[in-house]
Amino acid sequence: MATEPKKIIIDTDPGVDDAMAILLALRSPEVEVIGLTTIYGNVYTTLATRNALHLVTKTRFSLFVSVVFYWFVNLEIAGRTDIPVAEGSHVTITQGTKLRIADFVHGADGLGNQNFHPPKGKPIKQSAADFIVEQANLYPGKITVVALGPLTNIALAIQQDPAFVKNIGQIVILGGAFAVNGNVNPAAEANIFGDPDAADIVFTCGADVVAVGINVTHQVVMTDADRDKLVCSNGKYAQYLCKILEVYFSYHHDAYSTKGVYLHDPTALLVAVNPSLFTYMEGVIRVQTSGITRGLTLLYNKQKRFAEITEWSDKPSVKVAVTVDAPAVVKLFMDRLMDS
Ligand SMILES: O=c1[nH]cnc2c1ncn2[C@@H]1O[C@H](CO)[C@@H](O)[C@H]1O
Repeated sequence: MATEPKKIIIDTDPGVDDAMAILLALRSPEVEVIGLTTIYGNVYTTLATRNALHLVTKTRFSLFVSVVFYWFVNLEIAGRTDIPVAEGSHVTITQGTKLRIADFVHGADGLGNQNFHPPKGKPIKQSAADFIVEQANLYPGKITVVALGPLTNIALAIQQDPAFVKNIGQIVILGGAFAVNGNVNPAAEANIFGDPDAADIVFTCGADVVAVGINVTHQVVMTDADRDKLVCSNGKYAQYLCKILEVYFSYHHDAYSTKGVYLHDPTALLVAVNPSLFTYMEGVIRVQTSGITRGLTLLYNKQKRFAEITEWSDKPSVKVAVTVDAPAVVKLFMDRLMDS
């Protein structure tokens, strides 16, 4: 008997690699995207919502213009108006308004400075946290949240509903830098740095949590040659991605001197699609919430019993990805987008 696709909610701050992950999810029969929730990070939340709607729906044009220009401007990205988009928090869990926005990685519009037309769709009335809580209640144990940005919405869901931790199936987190340098500064990875207090709440909440840090995603590189292959393919999503990739590629060339880009968000998405592409270890993660190492993720691997009670004692364990079959991840990503 065919297994039912896993229901996933993607919490996202699109974002070029978010766009990659969302389109990959839509091409993955193992999962069913039941909603997108938005958050600040790569862009502010308002723009994240607009970009999420742009990715799943159509742009605002008259039928006539759409028909005439369809092939030139590729108006329709996914045409999935059935997927609800719920807008998330505009501030951190501590009501902080000084947000770190990574537009220099993704372009001012978050999607490679393409300045797409406004999307036709509208977000639903529910907030991101309300939507996540509602779905977890509707399908206890069956929903996976794939969190691709700062963790504010997920922390709000935890605070809002005492049953959420029990009801949510799994939370896959793209975030953290486990025993390696961060990408905001030597201590912190961008998503955790975005809301360290929220991250600490989520990592210690007791749900089934899997963290995929940049120690893993930095092994997964889409090369310039891969990009050329996408350009040459007829895949609809491949063609779309090639349009938005330029800024992301040039940022990586400048910042890392790599001949390619890191596939952060698509890699994390694939934990929900095919967890066997990774190996994991278990331990307790705490997040530094102040000082010069704010946003640092520190995993206690339980190999030593400390004499004293520590801030890690009696906290629930989570899974952390430690290795990845990087060639298989890149191949799956390429194949599914070229065949779209
Ligand atoms: O150098 C960077 N600074 C800030 N954000 C980044 C950088 N590189 C990638 N990302 C974004 O943050 C997440 C991974 O940490 C990814 O979602 C990526 O889009």
